[in-house]
Amino acid sequence: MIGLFGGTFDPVHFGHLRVALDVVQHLQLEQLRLLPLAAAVHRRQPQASPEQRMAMLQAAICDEPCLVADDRELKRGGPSYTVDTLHTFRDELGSQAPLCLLVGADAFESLPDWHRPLDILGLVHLVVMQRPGAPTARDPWLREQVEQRRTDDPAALRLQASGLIYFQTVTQLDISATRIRRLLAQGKSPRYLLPDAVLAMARANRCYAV
Ligand SMILES: Nc1ncnc2c1ncn2[C@@H]1O[C@H](COP(=O)(O)OP(=O)(O)OP(=O)(O)O)[C@@H](O)[C@H]1O
Ligand SMILES: O=C(O)c1ccc[n+]([C@@H]2O[C@H](COP(=O)([O-])O)[C@@H](O)[C@H]2O)c1
Repeated sequence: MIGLFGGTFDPVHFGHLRVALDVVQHLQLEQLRLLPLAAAVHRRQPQASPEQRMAMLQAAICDEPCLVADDRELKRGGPSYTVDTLHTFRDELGSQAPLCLLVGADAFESLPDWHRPLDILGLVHLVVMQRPGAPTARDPWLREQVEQRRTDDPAALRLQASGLIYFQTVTQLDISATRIRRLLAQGKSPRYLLPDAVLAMARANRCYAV
């Protein structure tokens, strides 16, 4: 079973990387694809270019074979609707292969505002990476989806192609790309919040300098 993890990755940091590995190991994924978005449909546009974000991501995961950078959203260009991306995976893998989409708890809470959220649930399982005991699904539609689709058995994710929601508690690292960009813009060091190779690339290319 493979997993998909989309993000702005502006830049990728240890918060993304550690939870990615947590899920790979817990669900025994053969591979996890990390997909940098081209144009955000829901937030400010990334500061670093698509090429820079992709290069930083590749540098971050080059020695971890189960993590693979996937540039299909960057190549497609335009607004990166997740549902469009998932259709391209279904075209490649067929309708029967189990497929998991990883989302952070904050991204999951905003799912009702995404483009075609019900279609998304028909295309993949959702793996929600959360804090222990955190409240989930404040939105009534989302709460209903969780009631209908939740499984606590990871083995169930392999028995059908899509449609389930699984909550996984992951390592809590209070790291955000926003903070890293801010530190760099202030001339301060974000070292130890992200891989050294990523930081070196961000500095060399002045991705976040003011
Ligand atoms: N520290 C973290 N721990 C767990 N999940 C995270 C963490 N940071 C980001 N994520 C999740 O990774 C995905 C991609 O996040 P994104 O690339 O926007 O990073 P970010 O650090 O939240 O960026 P920004 O600060 O620019 O909003 C989202 O689903 C988000 O919830
Ligand atoms: O398709 C949508 O409507 C949609 C709306 C909001 C977020 N997403 C996706 O959710 C992922 C996490 O987004 P972000 O902002 O936390 O980096 C990323 O892959 C986005 O493309 C997708």
